[in-house]
Amino acid sequence: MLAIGMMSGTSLDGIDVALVEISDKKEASIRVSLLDFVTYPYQEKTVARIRDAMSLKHSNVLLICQLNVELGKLYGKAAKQMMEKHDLSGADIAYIANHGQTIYHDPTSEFPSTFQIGESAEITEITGVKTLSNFREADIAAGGQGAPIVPFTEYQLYHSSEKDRILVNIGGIANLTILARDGNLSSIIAFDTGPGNMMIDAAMQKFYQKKYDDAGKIAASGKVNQPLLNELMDHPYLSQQYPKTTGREMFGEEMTEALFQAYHLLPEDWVATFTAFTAKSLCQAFATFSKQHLEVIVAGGGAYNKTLMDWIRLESQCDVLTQEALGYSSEAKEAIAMAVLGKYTLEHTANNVPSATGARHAVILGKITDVR
Ligand SMILES: Nc1ncnc2c1ncn2[C@@H]1O[C@H](COP(=O)(O)OP(=O)(O)OP(=O)(O)O)[C@@H](O)[C@H]1O
Ligand SMILES: CC(=O)N[C@H]1[C@@H]2OC[C@@H](O2)[C@@H](O)[C@@H]1O[C@H](C)C(=O)O
Repeated sequence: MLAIGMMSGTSLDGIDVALVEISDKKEASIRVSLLDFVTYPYQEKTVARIRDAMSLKHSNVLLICQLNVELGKLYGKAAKQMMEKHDLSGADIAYIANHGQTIYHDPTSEFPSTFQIGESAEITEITGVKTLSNFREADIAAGGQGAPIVPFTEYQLYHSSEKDRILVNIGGIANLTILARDGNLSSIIAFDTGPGNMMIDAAMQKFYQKKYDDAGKIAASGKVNQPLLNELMDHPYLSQQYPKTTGREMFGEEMTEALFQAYHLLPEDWVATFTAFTAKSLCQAFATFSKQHLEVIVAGGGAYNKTLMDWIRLESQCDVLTQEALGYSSEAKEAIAMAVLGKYTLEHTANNVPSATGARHAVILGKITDVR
């Protein structure tokens, strides 16, 4: 069957849309092939509204109320464009699985919560396709952090009985999933390691008015500021035990702005130091894991940052591949994962990983907005 998976992550770059063919019977292992992938960038004004909605200082309930519908319409249009590109109608697509935009992630407070917006009813109205959404709430209700949710799909698609695999995603935030070759779904270790591109992008925006450090060229031209890197590596999040997940609330504008006030560095040195922080915090998270039989596979936009990848190789002393080396796509991975999660939701099959999220038990993630 054909399905569409959509991801709009913490980097706020846009809407990733994957058109996939997915095995339609319950089988021992799910098969999925990517037919097409497009990123529809958010316009500047949309990014500004999402940033405001996320900010405890600037957010307000009217903004969130409207943005939920505004994003729902954008997601609907993005899916529809993909369908039109392939001459597909609503009846040709089994379902759309949409992550939505995380507006706030607060998994450890008195009322653990996480909030993804982008109204599903709008998506279904525009496309005529059943939409699956809200993939995090059931796990939160079961005492988990509601993240990470991708490890379930990584186990289905990447588990190997010959190699230990560490799957890394470097988006706005960086996360990893450890798939031991003798492990199973319930022994998965997965957590966010800290910032991915988020702080690098903030420095690029501030000093170069660019969205990101293309291929890591600026980082390569800068010098890592050791005192700042030491301070960053002392961040309490890094020494927390998993389950742990984080977001823009911790490593976003508030943190980078405070650093820009406190330190005076050359622009390229900011970019180099934040790049080193991402590499070092990521590698520290698996430093004690045995390197024999180990394969580290990186996905997310950060895989295209050559300097970051070089520094991860240097710091970890591991074989570090990208999804492309396995014949997959670094940028499409999370959107494909949404489609895979959606398949299990439709089949009423539990699809969280309690060992990763901290949930008390397995649950079926997601809600369904159906067509007539
Ligand atoms: N050519 C490139 N060179 C360097 N960095 C790049 C390049 N292309 C993309 N990136 C980085 O990747 C980011 C987007 O990554 P991605 O789409 O994986 O993030 P996301 O899905 O929004 O985040 P998350 O996975 O944390 O939710 C950009 O913001 C940019 O920093
Ligand atoms: C709450 C939230 O949106 N978390 C995202 C974010 O982006 C990366 C990292 O932080 C990860 O925990 C998660 O996304 C992926 C898709 C996940 O849940 O597996």
